[in-house]
Amino acid sequence: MTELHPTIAKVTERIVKRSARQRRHYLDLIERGREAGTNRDQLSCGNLAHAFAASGEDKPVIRTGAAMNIGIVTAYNDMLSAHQPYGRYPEAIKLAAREVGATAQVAGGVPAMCDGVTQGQAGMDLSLFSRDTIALSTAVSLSHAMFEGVALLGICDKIVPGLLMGALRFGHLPTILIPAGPMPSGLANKEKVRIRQLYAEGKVGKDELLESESASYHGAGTCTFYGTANSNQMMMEVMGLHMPAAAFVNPGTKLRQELTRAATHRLASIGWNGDDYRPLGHCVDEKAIVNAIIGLMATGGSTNHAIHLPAIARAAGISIDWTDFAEISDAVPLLARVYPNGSGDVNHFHAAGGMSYIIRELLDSGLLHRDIMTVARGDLTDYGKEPVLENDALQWRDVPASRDYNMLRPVANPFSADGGMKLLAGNLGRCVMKVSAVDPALWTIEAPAAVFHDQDDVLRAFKAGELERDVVVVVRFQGPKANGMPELHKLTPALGVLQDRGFKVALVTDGRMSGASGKVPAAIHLSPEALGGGPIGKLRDGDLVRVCAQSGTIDALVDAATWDARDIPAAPPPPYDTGRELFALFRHHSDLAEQGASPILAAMETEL
Ligand SMILES: O=C(O)[C@H](O)[C@@H](O)[C@H](O)[C@H](O)COP(=O)(O)O
Ligand code: SF4
Repeated sequence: MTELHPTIAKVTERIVKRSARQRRHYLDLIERGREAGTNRDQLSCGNLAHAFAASGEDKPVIRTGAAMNIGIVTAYNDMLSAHQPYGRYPEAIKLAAREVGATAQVAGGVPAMCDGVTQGQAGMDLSLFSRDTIALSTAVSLSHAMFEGVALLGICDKIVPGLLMGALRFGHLPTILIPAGPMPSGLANKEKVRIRQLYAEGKVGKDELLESESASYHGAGTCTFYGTANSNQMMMEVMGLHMPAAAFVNPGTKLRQELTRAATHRLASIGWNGDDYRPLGHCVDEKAIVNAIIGLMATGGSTNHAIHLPAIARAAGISIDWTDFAEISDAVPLLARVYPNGSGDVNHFHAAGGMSYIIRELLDSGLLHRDIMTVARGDLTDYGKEPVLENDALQWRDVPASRDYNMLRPVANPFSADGGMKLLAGNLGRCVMKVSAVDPALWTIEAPAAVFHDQDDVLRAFKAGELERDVVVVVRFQGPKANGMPELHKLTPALGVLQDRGFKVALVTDGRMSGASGKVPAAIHLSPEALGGGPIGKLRDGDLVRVCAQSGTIDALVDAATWDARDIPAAPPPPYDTGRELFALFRHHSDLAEQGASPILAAMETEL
């Protein structure tokens, strides 16, 4: 067995030590939950009758309380192409549960926002906090205390983090995430972006742009770029919370159907009364969280997880920070190039060997914790194999080599020696920059700042030709306390045009970018944010700003006396439409991006 890489061991040990008190608090919660929360004796006859009144043919079994009743928490809606297939999952899960003498009921639904629908719109200001709303909705669903197991139906950006944050508070229950898979490949992502840049330059019209977008996003399933949604799927694999390698099998296929059936059967056999009890709160431990960070680095995953993973970890009593991310990034090689880090999409990635290949390669090199509690039969070894149907029966087989060296490489010959997620720090604060999709010649940008308080003003300046130069575009008052920390992905085509024209361009913001953003160097999640006094608020047009991913620094090159004498300008008024005013509570209580930007966890921990 290969020795664990010393950096992985060191960072894991540091996280265990840092988390000891709150993790002990959390594990005590699980123990209490197991004693009190894993049977329905505590419910009154009235409670029980209400719960199984409409359960139809399952009523006799539910009434006895003798078998596992699975609580389904579903994020189904028709807005997310990724979640549209979930409409029929509850029936399939109920059928599969009956096959093994168990039952299933929909415990509740959670809202799910499609960032693709809200990108560049007012709704995007609700995106990050929809994660905590999902966590609260998951808790409401599971608070019915009728369940001995949980099936979570969610895939996209904030939905998996929110479902996990909520379900972890019921961590005494065995829990499986059941994915639905990516849509088949449509128009290539690079071609989609080419048309977008032509539109940004006024060279094609809206009809051609809509035609191109519709050819890319054309059916049911997750979008095929490697953004936050597909990074979620990757993380669930390296944390062992899916059936092995279930992530990237397309919807509507027999293999997908069999994986959903197998997940339900598996859930019924890891319950509290069996000899293979696998509660969620024991599956999600420090090693599983470190595995998720490793997976992000090995595959060039979404920067959004520099915010979501700290929140998921805190919900399990575990504390991680961006220094952990940066040290792991330095030790873990980049093994996959999936758009925006390459030209192929997640379907090509899966066909090349996908997560099975990645996990086996990392395990064989001592770059993943093998000994974690997964939902499968064994440890993480099971996840280094890929699912196939042989005579209609579900099997898992080895993936000995990459089937496409342009997409997937071994640890012995990676695309780059490190994972490409850099921590930058300096007199502007702390932030992250993903460089796996950025030309190394552009990892250091030193240029005059152009300062904005709104991404639409950036686009107006671009269209007016005011940015045709080397420039550090600064967009501030975009943090969680200011306006909910939207993604500023709408800037990507315009900044890409400036870069293609040969200008040295970088973005600096206390906001976020999409996991699908790529080639322009972007120093994001800058903390502390402008609202409340973060130094990004001191920047003025023309200040020289230096962003350097090589040295891990981000500085305003302004003399100290001038800098210290500056004040922070007044913040724009808080958002007030599209329901954004309802989230003022969340903005007021959110904590730092590096801690997860979570109003609900910040409030919860003050009571510990
Ligand atoms: O973090 C992410 O992965 C993004 O939020 C993604 O989910 C979002 O939908 C993008 O906006 C899609 O990309 P386009 O907007 O380029 O279609
Ligand atoms: S990947 Fe993004 S755009 Fe695609 S369905 Fe999910 S949230 Fe929407």
